[in-house]
Amino acid sequence: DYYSSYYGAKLTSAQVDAYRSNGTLANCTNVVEPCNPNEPRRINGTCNNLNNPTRGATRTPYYRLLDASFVKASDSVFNPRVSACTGASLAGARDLRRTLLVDGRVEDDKLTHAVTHMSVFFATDITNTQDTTNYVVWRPYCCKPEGANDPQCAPNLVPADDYVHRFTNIGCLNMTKPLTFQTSGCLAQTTTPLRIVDATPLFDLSPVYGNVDEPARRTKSGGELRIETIDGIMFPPTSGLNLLLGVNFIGIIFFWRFHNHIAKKIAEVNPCWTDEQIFQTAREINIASGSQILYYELMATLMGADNLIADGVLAEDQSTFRDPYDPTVIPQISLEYPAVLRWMHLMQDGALKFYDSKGTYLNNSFPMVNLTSNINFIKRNGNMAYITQGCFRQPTGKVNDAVVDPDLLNLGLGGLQRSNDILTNDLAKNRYFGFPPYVKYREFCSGEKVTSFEDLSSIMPYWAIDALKSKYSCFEDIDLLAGVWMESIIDNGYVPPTFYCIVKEQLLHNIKSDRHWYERADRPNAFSEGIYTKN
Ligand code: HEM
Repeated sequence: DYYSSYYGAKLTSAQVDAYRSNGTLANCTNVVEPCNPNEPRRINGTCNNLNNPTRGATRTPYYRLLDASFVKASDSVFNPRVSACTGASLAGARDLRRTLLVDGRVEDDKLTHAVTHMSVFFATDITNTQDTTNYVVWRPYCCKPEGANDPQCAPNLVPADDYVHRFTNIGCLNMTKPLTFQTSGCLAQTTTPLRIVDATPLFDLSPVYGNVDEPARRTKSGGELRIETIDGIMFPPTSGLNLLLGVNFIGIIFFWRFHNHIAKKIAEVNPCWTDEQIFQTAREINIASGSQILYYELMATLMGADNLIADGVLAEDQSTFRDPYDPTVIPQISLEYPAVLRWMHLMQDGALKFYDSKGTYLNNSFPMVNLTSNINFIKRNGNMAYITQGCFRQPTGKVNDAVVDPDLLNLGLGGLQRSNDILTNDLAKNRYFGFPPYVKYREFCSGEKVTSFEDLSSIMPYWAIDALKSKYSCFEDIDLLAGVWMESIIDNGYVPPTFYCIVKEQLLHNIKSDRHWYERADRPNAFSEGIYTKN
């Protein structure tokens, strides 16, 4: 059956024909096989919510925590906010970024690269790269004259006195606006732009299993995933598969191999099981392990286990099941969630350092940013083993100091674009998503109204407030991400308070909206109590 990907409703054959004849069938509809309440979690995410079968699939809408804020230049043109007090355009994204964050490498004294490796992996579970492909591949010309005629172009201008680019001839950084239901022809251009989720919006290890069914990932025997072996080391095969192996490679390789490890163990004790039975069970255990690592290890470290227990995200006692499922909560990602996750770019070290098994740094490293296009180097010369050591030995970049790795600020896409400032894009994109000002999110998170710049002194230092004041005419103008960048980190954790608040909302939303959530006893293929408590 065909469903509208935006509205989620089942379509009549006349409606399907109308989509087909205007060429939007693939973009604007989801095809859903009839749901069986007892079947396991589908790879394409459909039928998670039995009343709303498409929700949980790709090409479905984000939801907004707060209503959109755009300036309507005409019926169909939605521009970014302008200053609430002067009516002028806000300072350019690169100008703001270079004022608020500076280039440099400072190491953290507690967190290791495992944190950034796993975080980026779980980020790509719920987002994907279409918006980046748009300016790298489809519209590489936004800084050229032809870009002026393309309404999708939104390049970032570099100030003439830029600390880096005054020494280059680069005055413009290529970028495009987010792809939306409107740009895909699914909704009228007169409606408020809304981005499309291009991944399944639940934590289901989709970087490993795909966002749609891809039988080519499987061996078709013993429930295993295909692998290629190079010098005795197993890797996911990258040729012939629609597998986006990039900066998220550690997570993909880890969970890919873990799937096959689990499958082998299952086959040992269940010699009569079919390939399908073993595959589905191994996938189920792998996803549960991933969710456990994401919630109880990664997020517990970053956000503070006690904080998350108090907010109901983590169970205090995992010795029994819990059932947070609520079918009225729809499987969806908030538009704000991946936007504030980008704050973690502040924590990313640009050098991937190689260590031996004794912990000695081998004086060799690889630029992380080059992994956006090609990860072949990890397959050679035993590099994977050195990087695996680095995963738990190399410190991340320090946060809370406004210092960001120079590669992320100037070479974000490796060789794919001559210069790319990931954090400038982060800020610029947050304007094109139409987020209301930062102080509205402060009110949403704390329940208290912000009435001046000085009110922010309880969550950020004075130098940070001064930096914001130097670029924003009034406190109502501050962009969401600019405010989050400047906040001090919370007690018992490593993240700023507004990051905590928005990420916590999403973590709660996912456990409530996911019928297949692993902590539930009452779901298809639920774990037995014995297996569950062994986690
Ligand atoms: C060196 C490592 C990294 C590189 C090279 C990198 C690169 C990028 C690039 C090029 C973008 C797209 C920017 C744009 O909008 O034009 C992006 C977005 C993003 N990155 Fe990273 N990143 C890295 C590390 C991380 C880490 C550690 C996280 C942790 C959560 C992360 C989370 C995200 C998220 C959530 C987005 C937004 C995705 C979306 O909204 O579709 N990244 N990154």
